[in-house]
Formats: sequence, structure tokens, C-alpha cells
Amino acid sequence: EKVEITKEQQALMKIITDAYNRHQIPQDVAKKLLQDQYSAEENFLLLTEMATSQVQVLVEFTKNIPGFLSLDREDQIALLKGSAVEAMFLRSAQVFNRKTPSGHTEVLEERIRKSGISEEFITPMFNFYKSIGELHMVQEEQALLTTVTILTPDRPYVKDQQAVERLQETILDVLRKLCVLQHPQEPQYFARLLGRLTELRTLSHYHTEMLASWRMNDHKFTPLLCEIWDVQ
Ligand SMILES: CC(C)c1onc(-c2c(Cl)cccc2Cl)c1COc1ccc2c(ccn2Cc2cccc(C(=O)O)c2)c1
Repeated sequence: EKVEITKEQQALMKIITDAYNRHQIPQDVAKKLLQDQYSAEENFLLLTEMATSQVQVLVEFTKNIPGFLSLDREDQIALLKGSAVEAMFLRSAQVFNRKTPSGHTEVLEERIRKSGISEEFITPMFNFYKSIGELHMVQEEQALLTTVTILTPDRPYVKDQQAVERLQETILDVLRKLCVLQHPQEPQYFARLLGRLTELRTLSHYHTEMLASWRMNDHKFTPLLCEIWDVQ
């Protein structure tokens, strides 16, 4: 049957996509990627600064998700803590696949590969970036997929999972229709997109080990990262 995005779904998609595009890492932070020191120490410090900035951007973005601020306050925190790493993997994947100067992709890749992350995590990370690139998502799909990730009901410590599920289902319905309309020649596209969310969970588990190995080598994180990632 004919798939049609309703007026209110159109409005919802515009609010989320505009917010997603509005909240970006400040250019002065992103520009630091281009400064010339390339030691593992320097790379780690730069990436830590970017991650901290990215978390701040993420918090601002979630405030624009219709219904998010009406959720229980503690559940809002639980959703942010539970989805931050996955949202940042999605964001960094989009930056890598943007291949524009603003993403400084080569420099970014260089710094990530030389920041004390062991090879066993680097490989799946860059495989993920490649698999995201192959999807050729439009910006609305990127924004909605990130929103679906944030509105995952079964994060640790979420009390009212039903309320989160209702919000997530609203977004999933728009995303499903958008995929059918944007990729008519690929009926499985929506399923492929959701498959990336499974890959994100695996990367999130790798990330916990990445943090542990950085800490073993006495690397310091910022207070915001310690809070959102429950470290130190
Ligand atoms: C603490 C730090 C060493 C760290 O721990 N895990 C990861 C970590 C890693 Cl190493 C990979 C993926 C996710 C995380 Cl949390 C990181 C580095 O985190 C980031 C955070 C944001 C990143 C990156 C890479 C890109 N971005 C986004 C970006 C860059 C430039 C411009 C823009 C923009 O919006 O315009 C966005 C890394």
C-alpha cells in the first residue's frame, strides 16, 4: 500500500533534523584536530576534549526530542548515560563519511589510531564507520537513527520503560516510512539500519574495555566524561 508521512510526522522529523544539524562540535574545538602534535598523549587529550564537547552537544540535542523533557528526570539521565557512547559512535561515523574539510577525517582517523586504543578495538570501530558509510543515509535518517538510539527503553536504571517505548515507537514509525520513500529500490533498507544498532551495542561493550585500558595507563578523563561513563 502507498506509504505516506503525515503532516505531524513531517513536523516531528523537521524538529529533530534541525536540532541534529544545529548542535555540532564548535569549530574551534574541531579545528584543534589540525594542530601539529601527533603523540599518543596529544591525540588522547584532543580526543578527550572532543568527546567532552560531543557529550555537551548531545545533551542539548536530546532536549529538542519531543517528549524527552516530559519523561521522569532520572530516566532522562539514565537514557543519556546509556546511549552517549552509541550516539558518539554514530556521530563520529557520520563525520568520517562526510569526507568534507570540516570533518578533518584523515587527521581524525590518524589521531584515533594513535591514541592508545588497542588494535582489537580499532578494527571493529573502522569496520563500523565503513558499514555506516555504505548506507548513504540522508541527514533525516541520521538524526532519527540517533534519536532511536537515545530512546532505547531497556537501558540500565530506566524506571518507566513504557513511556520511553512509546516515544521510540513514534520515531521508528517515521524512520520506517522515510526509508521506504528514500530507498524504494531497497525494501530491506530499514532492517539494515536497525542492524547497525546491534553493532553499536557491541561497540559500546568494546568501549568499556577501551576505557579500562586507558585508565590502566593512568589516562585522565574530564569530570563530564567521568560522570556520564561512571569512571573514576
Ligand atoms: C575520551 C576520548 C579519548 C574518547 O573515548 N572514546 C572515544 C570514542 C572514539 Cl575514539 C570513537 C567513537 C566514539 C567514542 Cl566515545 C573518544 C573520542 O571521542 C570522540 C568524540 C567525538 C568525535 C570523535 C570523532 C569524531 N567525533 C565527532 C566530531 C568530530 C569533528 C566534528 C564534529 C561535528 O559535529 O562537526 C563531530 C571521537
